[in-house]
Amino acid sequence: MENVFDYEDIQLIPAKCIVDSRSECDTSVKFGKHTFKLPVVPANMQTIIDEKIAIYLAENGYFYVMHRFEPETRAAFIQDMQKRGLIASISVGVKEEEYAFIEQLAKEEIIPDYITIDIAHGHSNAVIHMIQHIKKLIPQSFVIAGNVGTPEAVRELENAGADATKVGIGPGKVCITKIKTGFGTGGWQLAALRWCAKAASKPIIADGGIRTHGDIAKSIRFGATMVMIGSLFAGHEESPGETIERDGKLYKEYFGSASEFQKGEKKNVEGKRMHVEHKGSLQDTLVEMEQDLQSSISYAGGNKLDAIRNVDYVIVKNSIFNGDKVY
Ligand SMILES: NC(=O)C1=CN([C@@H]2O[C@H](COP(=O)(O)OP(=O)(O)OC[C@H]3O[C@@H](n4cnc5c(N)ncnc54)[C@H](OP(=O)(O)O)[C@@H]3O)[C@@H](O)[C@H]2O)C=CC1
Ligand SMILES: Nc1nc2c(ncn2[C@@H]2O[C@H](COP(=O)(O)O)[C@@H](O)[C@H]2O)c(=O)[nH]1
Repeated sequence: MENVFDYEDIQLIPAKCIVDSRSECDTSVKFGKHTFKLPVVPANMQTIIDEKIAIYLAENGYFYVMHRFEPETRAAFIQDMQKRGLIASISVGVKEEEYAFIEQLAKEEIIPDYITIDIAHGHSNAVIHMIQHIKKLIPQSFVIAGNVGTPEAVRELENAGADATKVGIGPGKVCITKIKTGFGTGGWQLAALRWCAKAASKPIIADGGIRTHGDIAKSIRFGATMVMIGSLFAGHEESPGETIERDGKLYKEYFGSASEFQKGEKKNVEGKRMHVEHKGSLQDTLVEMEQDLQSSISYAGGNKLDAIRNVDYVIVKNSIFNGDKVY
């Protein structure tokens, strides 16, 4: 493949400003039947989201996807969110018990607004069959399927009935898939996103590898409708997971969904655990993300998110940080 690049290799080129203040720029995005404040969703991982954060995000107009690692709580979670008048957005896997879970939801008329099929290698019959199963029994739910890294996969999942696909195999901060298997989009996630977006006829979620807020704008430029983020959302006051103190500084844990910590056993491990610096409140990060994205829109010469989709760019191989640390 030609022109392989990643986030740090790209700079977007400014266009003439049309706003008097960045506050005029609108970062909202329509995804499915709903419009959200930001084109950003915290990763559906156990150290990133829990029920309390899901409620906070939904109440404040942000998209969320609940993880699938406490499977027995999901039906009650959907009901609780809907009782509050909030969007219900859950994850499922592809094992046999997940088929039964979808049947239970259909039978009891518990209908989530969004269902994310969340497995490592989403270009598979297992995912295609699960999409078809959900669409047959609860066609009202918006189905996100993944993860994939090729245009063929995007087309196949869309043809099976997926309403959106999620792109990213191996670019995650706690991912070791690239090291353990030799496969994935790690190191060229942005180019893979562009490749997939060209083939897509439905929205794409770019998943993994976001290290700065500018990477959100770059994802939008290269075809994402939504951007899924783990590490930048890890370590907040509200984040689930252990807090530790080291040399007088606070850190919180962030572990992969395919790590030994998540699985409880050392089998097919493709994720690791790390500790990230304590970051303060989630709300502050969301506000900063919104402000930075408003600024991106202004540099794109518009006042809406779509302005970013058409800007020119240059490839500046591995050089934009000039050896500086990101922060
Ligand atoms: N985005 C990414 O790069 C990655 C994300 N993850 C995350 O980790 C979590 C666990 O993922 P996953 O292990 O798929 O979920 P599960 O453990 O639920 O596995 C789903 C099913 O797919 C099978 N399976 C898993 N990997 C492969 C593969 N490479 N080829 C064929 N079959 C496979 C499993 O069987 P069996 O285990 O017996 O093979 C199982 O039947 C998810 O949340 C996922 O998003 C994991 C790795 C990469
Ligand atoms: N290969 C693995 N990927 C994983 C695992 N757990 C989660 N993930 C993926 O990472 C992103 C988040 O990436 P980040 O760079 O923003 O931190 C997440 O949404 C998953 O797709 C794992 O154990 N192995």
